Amino acid sequence: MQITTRLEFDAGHRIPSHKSQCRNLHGHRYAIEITLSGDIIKNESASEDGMVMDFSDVKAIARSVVVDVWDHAFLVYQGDQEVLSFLNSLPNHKTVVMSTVPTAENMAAEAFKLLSNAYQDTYGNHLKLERVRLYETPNSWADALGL
Ligand SMILES: Nc1nc2c(c(=O)[nH]1)N=C([C@H](O)[C@H](O)COP(=O)(O)OP(=O)(O)OP(=O)(O)O)CN2
Ligand SMILES: [Zn+2]
Repeated sequence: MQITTRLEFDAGHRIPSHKSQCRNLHGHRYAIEITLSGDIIKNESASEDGMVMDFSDVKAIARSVVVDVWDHAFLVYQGDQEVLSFLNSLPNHKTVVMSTVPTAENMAAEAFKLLSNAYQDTYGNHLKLERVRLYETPNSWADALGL
């Protein structure tokens, strides 16, 4: 069985070497969808009976590990020195330095990496992170898949 839940956040970014307008500082209303697989829990005394994992728990973990970290932050590539030094000059600015250029693909891969150990198989139901889908716009997204 697979379950998916979706969260949204706002963040700024730029793609420094982009051939067109994405090299400018701008932002998106991103959406992230998290897909987990596992067996349905069969335990009548458990709150999670009939579920793979409670959606509220899926979201709480995603918020603490990724969404609240990236929400209303500017995501900057560590090699983008001009923007990085500007952001560092702003007191108390929420800046997230990334080891890769913040494209939808790299953000999906990073979110997958951050979340892959966060979902624990506490019920022995083979819980596994299968996919992180990162929407940069409503029409464009990237999928990071487990092995
Ligand atoms: N494969 C990728 N291509 C592009 C990415 C990306 O992350 N991966 N990112 C961008 C820019 O960040 C840009 O902000 C988004 O580009 P685009 O989809 O063209 O944005 P629009 O707002 O114009 O989207 P519409 O759906 O056409 O309104 C560029 N490419
Ligand atoms: Zn963009």
